[in-house]
Amino acid sequence: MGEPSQHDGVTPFDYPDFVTYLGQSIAEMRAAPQDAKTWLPISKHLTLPLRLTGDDDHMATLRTDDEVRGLLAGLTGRRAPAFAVLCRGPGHADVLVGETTTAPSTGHVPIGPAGSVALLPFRQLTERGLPCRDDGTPLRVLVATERHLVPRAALERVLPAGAEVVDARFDEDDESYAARVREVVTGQPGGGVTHCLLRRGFTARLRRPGPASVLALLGGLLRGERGAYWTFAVHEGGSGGLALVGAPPQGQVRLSGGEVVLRPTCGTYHHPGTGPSAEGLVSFLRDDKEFGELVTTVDAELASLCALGPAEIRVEGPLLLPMSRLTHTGCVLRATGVPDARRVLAGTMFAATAIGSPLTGALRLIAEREPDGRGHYGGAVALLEPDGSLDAATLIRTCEVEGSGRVRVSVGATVGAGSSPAAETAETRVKVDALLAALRGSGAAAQPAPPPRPGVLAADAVLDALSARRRELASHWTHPAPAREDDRGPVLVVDLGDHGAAALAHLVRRCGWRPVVRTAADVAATGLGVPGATVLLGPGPGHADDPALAAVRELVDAALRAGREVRGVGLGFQVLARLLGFGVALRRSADRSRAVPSFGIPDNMPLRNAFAVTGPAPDGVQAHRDDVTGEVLALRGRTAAGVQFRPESVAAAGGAGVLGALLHPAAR
Ligand SMILES: C=C(O[C@@H]1C=C(C(=O)O)C=C[C@H]1O)C(=O)O
Ligand SMILES: NC(=O)CC[C@H](N)C(=O)O
Repeated sequence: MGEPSQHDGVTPFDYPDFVTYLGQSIAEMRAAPQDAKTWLPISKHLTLPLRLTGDDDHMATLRTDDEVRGLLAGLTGRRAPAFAVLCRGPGHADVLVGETTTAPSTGHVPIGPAGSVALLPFRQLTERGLPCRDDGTPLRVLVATERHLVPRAALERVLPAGAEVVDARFDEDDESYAARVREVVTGQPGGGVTHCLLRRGFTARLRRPGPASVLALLGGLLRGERGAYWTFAVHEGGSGGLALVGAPPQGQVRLSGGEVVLRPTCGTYHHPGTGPSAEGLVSFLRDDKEFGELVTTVDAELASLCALGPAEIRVEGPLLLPMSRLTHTGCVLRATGVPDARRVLAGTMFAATAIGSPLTGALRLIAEREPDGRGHYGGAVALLEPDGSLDAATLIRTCEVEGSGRVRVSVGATVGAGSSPAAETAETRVKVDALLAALRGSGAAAQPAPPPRPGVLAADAVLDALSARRRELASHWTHPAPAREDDRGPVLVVDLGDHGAAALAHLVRRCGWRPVVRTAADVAATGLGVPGATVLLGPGPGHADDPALAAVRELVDAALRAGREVRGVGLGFQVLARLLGFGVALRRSADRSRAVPSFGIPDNMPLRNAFAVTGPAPDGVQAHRDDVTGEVLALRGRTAAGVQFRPESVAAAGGAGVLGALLHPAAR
């Protein structure tokens, strides 16, 4: 059984696949701890330290192939216990055995003496009060009483490489999925959803149902897929039990040693038949549509993380995540000061890459445009340890195998304003093909694709393109300054929806102010309390004239008349502008703001608004406009000021400076 949290992989480059960490700068690599046990030569100039923590001490339980064979025979025999095989690093796999139960909510997940594995279905989002179709999929928990560490190499030798999967087909043809994508692309503006992920269902059948085939599918994935955060199988036990088998690229959340780590991923490069090329990777990294998907995904996950109230947060990346046939991009978000595993798990439901942004709007679109519930797709599989630590993977690139042998796979591609329905449809096909080829193993016509050659991933041009993207990210997240000691005063941050204020409030604190976050409903009920506080209206979904915001508008109007300092960002900026006498209309074009030098606002701020502030500036208010569309990007009045873009965004390089200046009364 051993100490569960001591062997959780490779640090500091703790992805299963070391090449992932080519996203680090060479200086950062050199600065890695000196006690590294293994050094991996990547190229002439570059050696990566790979520190395998405690592997030797904890490989203990099983060593020989025969011992592993014996263990697996016990899982597939008559007794058919509930089990999980989790490969979370290159060295070993955790095998947990026990019984399956269900839990009413994330807060009630029981933790077994040897840990628990929870399967969180997508409908669990209802716990956060978010709109999603409740298809009744239960929250299953494998409560483990027995645990083994098994060398991954032994599993690969002992398990069959794949199982026979037949009658494989998409639930709907390419044209029909492409038509749904097109509807989302063209129907978006009024809805204000920048990205949305539409599920596409796929079904197949396992020729020989049962736990032995489930393990054979895992064997296929272990050999045929690579670069996954986890490669895993979980079986609920019994002859008719449900199993999940997958190789998801995204780490949902990890909590260990007081640190929370999220690994949002998005953006997809399909490798050509000959494997990824340096030119292909460079054009993928330079593709603004793909990068835009990544940054909105990171922003959404930062918002969830900030809502947990951590002390410190740091963003690393972007990184390349090369898999067998696809390479994705991702970032790593690290936070300290959030100790409770169940709270962390509940608060980070679920990966933005499987939903879209803003969250509530994207979820509404999903409920409207997807014909049925999602089952586990977009949910998470989580390992909860008796010592309070947690590790979880996002349930994508995963198949659900029913006791009858029916196999369900779900995939999706991120749909945004620039999406081509044909390309997104092709992307869903490639994702399923890669999974299926691996699940079927060598029996299928499709052979594993050639591995990415380290020389390609470490090519100067690729590293340069990664560095260029890294420089576009806001330093207030990538290199946060030490927390300021000074207290410049209270700021009442009003959350106008979608938990959008949490990340903004985090940045307000970094700027030396004392944020107090209240929802629009709180404010409507209790007023703009907090004596002496500057009011900062935050971002949010929807239109500034939304009747739901009537009470907030009235209170802010009165506050302005009384000479109180009011600021606005995103939707909050639009609300403020309306009160001052501007108009608000659907936005015309342009993705990024153009220079607004007189406000000290850097160029290229990310605009993600569907609406724009328009019309002539009322008396006593200065308006700063986009020089092409004339739309208002920033304003300043007597005691009011605001900006359209969101200074807290990971894409807002210089955003902290803008927010600091915005909050300061003297800067008006
Ligand atoms: C949601 C899925 O994949 C996610 C979406 C991606 C994209 O749209 O580029 C890339 C990787 C994943 O984070 C899926 O495979 O179903
Ligand atoms: N960034 C935001 O807060 C978006 C504001 C508003 N919902 C819009 O779509 O324009």
